[in-house]
Amino acid sequence: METKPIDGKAFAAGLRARIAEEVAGLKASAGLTPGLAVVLVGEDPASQVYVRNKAAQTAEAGMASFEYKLAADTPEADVLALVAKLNADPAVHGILVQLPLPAQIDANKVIAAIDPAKDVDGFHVVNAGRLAVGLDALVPCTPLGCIMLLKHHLGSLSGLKAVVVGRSNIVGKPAAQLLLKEDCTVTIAHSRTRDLPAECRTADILVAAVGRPEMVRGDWIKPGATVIDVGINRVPKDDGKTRLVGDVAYAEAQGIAGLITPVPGGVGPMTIACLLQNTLTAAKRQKGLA
Ligand SMILES: NC(=O)C1=CN([C@@H]2O[C@H](COP(=O)(O)OP(=O)(O)OC[C@H]3O[C@@H](n4cnc5c(N)ncnc54)[C@H](OP(=O)(O)O)[C@@H]3O)[C@@H](O)[C@H]2O)C=CC1
Ligand SMILES: Nc1nc(=O)c2c([nH]1)NC[C@@H]1CN(c3ccc(C(=O)N[C@@H](CCC(=O)O)C(=O)O)cc3)C=[N+]21
Repeated sequence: METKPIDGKAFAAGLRARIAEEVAGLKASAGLTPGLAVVLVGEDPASQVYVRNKAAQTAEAGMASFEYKLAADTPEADVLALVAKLNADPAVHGILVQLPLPAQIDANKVIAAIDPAKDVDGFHVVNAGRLAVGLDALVPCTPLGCIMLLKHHLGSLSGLKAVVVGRSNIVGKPAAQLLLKEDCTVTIAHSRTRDLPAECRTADILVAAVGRPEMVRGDWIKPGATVIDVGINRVPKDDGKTRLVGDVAYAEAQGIAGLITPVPGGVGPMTIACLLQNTLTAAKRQKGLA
């Protein structure tokens, strides 16, 4: 069987272009410029790359971008005070606090402090709860991007068997919620799952969000299945540099999977495009335009 790659990079570029058009329209018709604030605490090099990419793509979409880089030893109270300031700022429609946070800061406290209407990560319990009960919510960007790619390539997901490996609040759990909303039959697997390969082999849609390089082997994949690889793992190369690999052994999946997202160029670019989409949605809702 021929395995086709899912081009998340191209799909994300198209989505960003549609968002830019809508932003231009909102500026002209309502004088509204959506604004996204990104807070980075500490010097984590990978996080700095994401923050830089996000800022550039936010500006390209015609949105206002506000960046806050705080020292790694910033006290929790200072981060909470910044969040309160951003909550009150009418030019800021979306707030993202980059995770993970340094050990002295309780991430749950910081997330709880964000106005749910500005929570473009969709991590606040209000948004997680709204998603769980089927109300309009700001939905976590990475799972939202996964569902967009799946619907674009498969059409209806109704009745398909989905297995999500990973149960984090950021990826696994909301991905499972969204697949359920699309009428999939959903299994959530994790580190205590018995016979993970056998569970994975039942999946028409296999979502890997584990953070273990190439853990999902070729023979864990049902022939013809659609594989969504969320993992972003940096592994050393022979020349001393590093390269990115996903949670799925991409080469082994060739000839078995029907469709698969590559790493890089799959889910990652969709995450940023969906962040811009959520910022646009949040801005419109705050202005009573959606
Ligand atoms: N592409 C993108 O835009 C994004 C990519 N990522 C990437 O996705 C991956 C997952 O991220 P995140 O959800 O935040 O990670 P977490 O570390 O929060 O969660 C990992 C999950 O994987 C499970 N797990 C760990 N080891 C195994 C194992 N051996 N077998 C089965 N399950 C296992 C854990 O199970 P348990 O709960 O039992 O411990 C946990 O539920 C990472 O590589 C991350 O970098 C993350 C966000 C965005
Ligand atoms: N509050 C918060 N929200 C997040 O959404 C969040 C976070 N914290 N912490 C870190 C993770 C990780 N994450 C990624 C986003 C984009 C790419 C991305 O653009 N990847 C590209 C390029 C990667 C590269 O080449 O460096 C790709 O996969 O093709 C990857 C990973 C968001 N996260």
